[in-house]
Amino acid sequence: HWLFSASSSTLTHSDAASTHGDADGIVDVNPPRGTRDFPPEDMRLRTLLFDQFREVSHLMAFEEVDFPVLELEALFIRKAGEEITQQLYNFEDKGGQRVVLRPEITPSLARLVIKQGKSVSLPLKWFTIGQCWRYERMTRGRRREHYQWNMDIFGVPKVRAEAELIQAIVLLFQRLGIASSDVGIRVSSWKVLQAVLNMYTIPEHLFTEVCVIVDKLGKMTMEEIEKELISTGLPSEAVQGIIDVLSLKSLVKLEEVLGSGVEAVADLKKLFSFADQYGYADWICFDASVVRGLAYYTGIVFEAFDREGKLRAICGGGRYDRLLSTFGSEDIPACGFGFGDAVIVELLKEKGLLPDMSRQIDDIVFPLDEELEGPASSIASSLRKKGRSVDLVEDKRLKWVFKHAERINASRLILVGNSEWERGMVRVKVLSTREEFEVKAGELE
Ligand SMILES: CC(=O)Nc1cnc2ccccc2c1
Repeated sequence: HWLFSASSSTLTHSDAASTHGDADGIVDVNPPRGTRDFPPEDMRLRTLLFDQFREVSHLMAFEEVDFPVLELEALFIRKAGEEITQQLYNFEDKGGQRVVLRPEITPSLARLVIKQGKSVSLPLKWFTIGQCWRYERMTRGRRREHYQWNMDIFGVPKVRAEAELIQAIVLLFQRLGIASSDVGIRVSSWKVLQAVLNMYTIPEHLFTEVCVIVDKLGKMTMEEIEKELISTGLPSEAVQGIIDVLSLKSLVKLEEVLGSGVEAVADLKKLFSFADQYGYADWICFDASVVRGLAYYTGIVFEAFDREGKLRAICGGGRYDRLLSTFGSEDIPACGFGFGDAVIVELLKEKGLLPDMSRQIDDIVFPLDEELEGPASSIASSLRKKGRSVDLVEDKRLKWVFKHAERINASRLILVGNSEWERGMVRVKVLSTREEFEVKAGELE
């Protein structure tokens, strides 16, 4: 679908436009390709969603952190051919530095953990909501930016950390009114693939390449995957073995194929037993085809999906115990997830769960005559100091003011009129009960 139509709003010709506009003087009112504006109604929905992200993060005792959207390009250069590193929004700045608009959050988190080094005590539980960028050929008309909620735990080597992160995801869905009948969370482990490749004594350097291919599962058919795997030079029985294992949806069968005592199976069994304790067992299922296209995962991986299969992954994450050493630091066990702001909104629309986005203002203060604009301002100011939201309206007909009061769901209309003001009074209309009374201006609250 085309993301934004040409702007319908017409700009009046002004000399400013002629200096900034193009030939016919009108500046392009659309934001750059693949990016979005957030006019008030869209911003209310985004704020509502981000407030939920923050509340869940607080429920899980995570601390908020933030980073520049601009990062050094070197932070994201990785050898495996992941899609995310092939679409870097990169450039050279005026100082000759190779920089990027970050495509993901995790490397920045790792950079800050390393920078904080000895001064922080583990475990660290950090979250952030940040804009991420990719430079896509516009042939696909996809967005080039989105906002991502990230939650990451540093310093917990055991599966308990993944269990905590999955609870955060389930809490978020429940708070938005989404049930386990709408959404599931596929869980697997990078170690499953590792165990299969070890069964066929595949060299380690092929792992990341195989991971990137296998991540295309769901976007490509099995035979296309098979062809790509064969093209990496894997022996055909290894390719068959990978395909067979990736199609598994049962832990029991996985154990039969991989044998007992395999770490992958032990980790997953522990996670599923935690799920019972947390009470979210009906949300998760084992699915060996989950590999998440990021080469730095080293353990359990998971992604949330809509059970109708109409949408792309809603969120995803996993364990990445060896990311810090790729930046030259000693490793700290880590796991986390990213939750984008786009698919979740599509899901809410699908389920008819979009929250009510109407405005709500406490009071409208309206002077009935021009010379009462002063008193109206002092009334508005004293109400605001008492914590009431006030829309001070002027130069409008009373008819417009009543319509406006409805539009912004005002609780009260405070009319400042001559006859009342002479007696130090104002007229108050309670819009819900239509009740109307006079009150001393100084006693208004
Ligand atoms: C559905 C959607 O907007 N996806 C999206 C949009 N922009 C991105 C930018 C960077 C990385 C991933 C991204 C993913």
